[in-house]
Formats: sequence, structure tokens, C-alpha cells
Amino acid sequence: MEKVVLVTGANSGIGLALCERLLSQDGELRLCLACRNMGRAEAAKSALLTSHPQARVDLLHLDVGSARSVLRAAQEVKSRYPRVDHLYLNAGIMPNPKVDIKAFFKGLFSSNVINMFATAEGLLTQQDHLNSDGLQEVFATNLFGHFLLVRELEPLLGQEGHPSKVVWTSSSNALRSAFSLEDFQHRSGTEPYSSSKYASDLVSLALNRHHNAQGLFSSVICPGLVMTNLTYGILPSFFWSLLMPIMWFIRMFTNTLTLTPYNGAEALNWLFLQKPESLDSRAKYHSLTSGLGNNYTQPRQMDIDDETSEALYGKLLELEKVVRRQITEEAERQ
Ligand SMILES: NC(=O)C1=CN([C@@H]2O[C@H](COP(=O)(O)OP(=O)(O)OC[C@H]3O[C@@H](n4cnc5c(N)ncnc54)[C@H](OP(=O)(O)O)[C@@H]3O)[C@@H](O)[C@H]2O)C=CC1
Ligand SMILES: CC(C)CCC[C@@H](C)[C@H]1CC[C@H]2C3=C(CC[C@]12C)[C@@]1(C)CCC(=O)C[C@@H]1CC3
Repeated sequence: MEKVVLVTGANSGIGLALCERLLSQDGELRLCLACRNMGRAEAAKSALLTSHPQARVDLLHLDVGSARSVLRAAQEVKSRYPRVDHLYLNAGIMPNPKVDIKAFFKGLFSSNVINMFATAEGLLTQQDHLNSDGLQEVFATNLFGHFLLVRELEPLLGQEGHPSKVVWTSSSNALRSAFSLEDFQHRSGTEPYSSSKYASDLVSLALNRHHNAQGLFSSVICPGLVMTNLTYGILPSFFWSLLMPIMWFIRMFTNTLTLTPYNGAEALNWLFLQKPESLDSRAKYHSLTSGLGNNYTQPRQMDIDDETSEALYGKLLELEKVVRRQITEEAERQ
């Protein structure tokens, strides 16, 4: 049977580049683009079919920021496919980003300049709000919706003799300093993006602990700094044009400025080819691009521990119960 691959946030940026690369790799794939905007999903499908006319590309309506939409989409997946071989949890948002310009110029002339361009530590804040489920939107989109999707699709992930891979698009901006177990939705801070990405690193570790035996293997990747809708939302394009020469120069000293979605998808594509049992649960797989433009993937140990990972996993299971109850009660009232 052909491999089934589902990609969230597949209609643009790194997700779309991954789809292109996967189809070039394996013409037999059954590729499912899971997107919230069906117009953009159709456009992405047409683009993929232009370069791969024989490809089997399906669309799935999925808003990962809405628990109801996740449950509905998961039902649809179960009715369409007997199993899911690769589940790419790639959709993500960074709403209302603000750059601390003073910190940037201070960092630019310090020994921390490379780390600053790689992680954005101390540079970026966002303004978040509650979504219709009463959850913080960044947490709900980047983390919880994906967690719920994995929970719902468990019967399709890792069947007898067929291990499945779950891959989270995390970030180098996943920082322990932005995350707190007591405030795992990041209600009170100003770095919800960083917190949600750190949480995805923790959840991936917990999924491996709980589900490797059943054949579900979870990994996290960092695509590097890539020019996409997400990054264009951080600064006006005029600023990006000014910054580009600096970024090309910095690329001589650090390999994390991958810049194009194709390069950024390197680690996602690399993981597709690996035996799941050979992967390291505690490593983040980084897409890197050398000064000469060569792409490669490198594992780097994450700053995570079992205790925090297990505690967060427990809290997410609790929250899942609450959200499911809420949805059932609302359905009964209608
Ligand atoms: N660009 C970068 O430098 C980096 C990006 N990342 C991560 O890479 C991932 C992909 O982002 P990138 O390609 O850069 O940015 P894009 O904005 O191009 O892609 C994000 C994708 O996620 C989708 N999406 C957002 N919210 C939802 C939702 N509620 N339900 C379903 N889909 C949704 C978007 O759909 P729509 O078109 O409808 O908005 C879009 O397809 C994200 O997780 C991001 O955090 C990590 C590190 C660096
Ligand atoms: C104010 C300006 C003249 C220059 C600001 C530069 C910053 C916009 C960038 C420096 C490091 C970048 C970075 C990201 C966004 C843009 C920067 C902050 C990310 C946070 C984008 C999303 C990620 O997940 C990781 C990236 C790390 C580096």
C-alpha cells in the first residue's frame, strides 16, 4: 500500500515546500494537505499538480486552532485512510510580533550576534488573545490542536509492522526561559510563540515515552530562519530588503539562516527517509545551509527533562478532558 502523509499548514511556506520535496521523492505517496483556508489549499494543490501531474493529493479542512475542527477533521481522516505513515505537525502562527530594536542593535555589536540571529532570544514578543474555546490562541494553534489531532489519530499511527512518524515543526526560538508549567498556555507572558514551541519539544519526548512501544515515533525539527508569511509579518518588507545583505553575510558564520522554504524543509524531508527506531527522542533535527548553499540536517540535544515533559503531558490530558466535555455539553444544548 502507498504511504499516507498528512501535513498541517501545507498551503504555504515550509509546509508547501515539504510537499513539493516529498512528491519529488516518492511518486506513489498519498499526500493530504490539511489547511484552514480551502481557497489557499486548492491553489497549493494546483501548484503541486503542475510539477507532479500524476500525484495523489487530497485536501482536508482543518483549523488546528479550533478543537471542534480538529475532532471533525480527525473523523474524516479515519474514514479516508487505513493508517497515517507520516504526520507533519507544521501549522503555526506568531500574531502581532514586536521586535525590540534597542536589543537588536545592542546584540548586533556583541559577541552574542550569531546566537541572536539563530534564536531571537531577547528580541521578540507577541500579543496573544483567547480563542473561541477559551484557550490562548498561540498555544491552541501551535500546540494543543496538534496534540488533540495526535490523540484522535492514535489508532492510525503505528500499526502492526508499520511504525508511524509524527514530526513537529519546532524552532530555535523554543526557549525554556519562556515556558512555565504553571502557566503552560502562556496567559501572562509576552513570548507565547517561544513557549508553545518549547512545549512541543516536551510533548514530543512524552509521546515517545508513552507510544514508542505501539510504533508511534515523534521527532522535532527546526527549519532555521526562513523567509515566509510568518517572518514577513515580523517586519515590513522594506526592512527585510535592508537586512538581506547582512543576513547573507552572517550566513558565512552560522548555518541557521536557511532563508528559503526549500532549505527550511531539509530536516522534515530528511526525517521522511529515516528509520524511526534510529531517531533520538532528545534531539532536535536542524535544517542547516552552508555559506555555499549546501543543505544538511544536524541533530542537537534539546534543553528538556523527563519530569517537566511528563508533567506537561499530564496537564494536556486533563485539558483535553475539559475541552471534550465542553464540546459535548454545547452539542447537547443545541
Ligand atoms: N519561518 C521561519 O523562520 C520559522 C518557522 N517555523 C515554523 O514553521 C512552521 C511553518 O511556518 P512558515 O512556513 O514559516 O509560515 P507560513 O505562515 O508560510 O505557514 C504557516 C502555515 O500554517 C497555517 N496555519 C496557521 N494557522 C492555522 C490554523 N489555525 N489551522 C490550520 N493551519 C494554520 C497557515 O495557513 P494560512 O495560509 O491559512 O495562514 C500556513 O499554511 C510554523 O510552525 C512556524 O512556527 C519555525 C522556525 C522558523
Ligand atoms: C530591527 C531590525 C533592524 C532587525 C531585526 C531582526 C529580526 C527581525 C530577526 C533576527 C533573528 C530572527 C529570528 C526570527 C524572526 C526574525 C528575527 C527576530 C525567528 C524568531 C522566526 C521564527 C522562529 O521560529 C525562529 C526565528 C529565529 C530568528
